Amino acid sequence: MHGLGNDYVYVNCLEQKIEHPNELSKFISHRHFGIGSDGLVLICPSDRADFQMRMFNADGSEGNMCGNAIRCVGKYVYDHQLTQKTQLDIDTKSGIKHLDLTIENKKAVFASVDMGKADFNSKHIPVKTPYPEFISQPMLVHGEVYLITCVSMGNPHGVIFCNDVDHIALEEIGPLFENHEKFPDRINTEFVQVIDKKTLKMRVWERGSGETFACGTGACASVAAAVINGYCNADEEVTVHLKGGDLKITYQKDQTVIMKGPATHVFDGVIEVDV
Ligand SMILES: N[C@H](CCC[C@H](N)C(=O)O)C(=O)O
Repeated sequence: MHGLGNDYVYVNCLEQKIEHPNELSKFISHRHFGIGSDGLVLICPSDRADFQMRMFNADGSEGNMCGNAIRCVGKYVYDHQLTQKTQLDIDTKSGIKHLDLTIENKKAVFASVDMGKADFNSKHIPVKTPYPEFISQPMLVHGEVYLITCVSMGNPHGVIFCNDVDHIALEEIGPLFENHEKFPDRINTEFVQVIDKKTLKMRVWERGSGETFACGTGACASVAAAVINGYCNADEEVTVHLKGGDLKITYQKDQTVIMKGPATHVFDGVIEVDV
């Protein structure tokens, strides 16, 4: 399944356990020697929510939260009749998230997700700085000064506003930010062009997966950063244009972020691997 082209292989782990998910993700994500995906998502039982989601990037690293994947988890459990509920709580490494599914022809096609609060506290991101927050701060990367706003959506993000997002050399500078010594846990980096007060255009270099067609937590981080930097308004829905399509994001005055977007099935299969 995918969320706007941010594709993962989803494994139903309600009755089976994957022993080496990090290794499995590296293997199946490979576009030529595996299935080809941005990573792996496990749908597991939970004793504190309806289900648990664990997500792994293409490099095998485990992420704390994935916005596009959680919409697809909701789709999976509804479409496979593992639940009849259209309001679901999904446990993640960054806490329990609440989903509202939209059903069409007995299939979940869209979800609104309470993504929790955007967190600008430097220690929680984390970003190495003496400042309590890292908002529109300069970083010298590859000979150029970038103003970056760091925010956590349960996973770390660095948001950089620019004039022409289409011509950013993402392959070149994405890894330099991802692996910069300022970010002890690495970082997802979003380059954002402000179209108007209710419209952003975003590209992303994801920690552990590289450039993806969309990033749900990244879109949330971008709108939160846009509000903090005065480009957008709190409590107003912002359309975020991504390579794979649009997400609708609202950053509320209490810093809670609501994300709305599609979830799309591609194919079902059986994976037999010796990992
Ligand atoms: N690469 C991210 C996880 C996936 C996030 C993204 N695909 C989303 O939709 O939020 C990380 O390591 O924090």
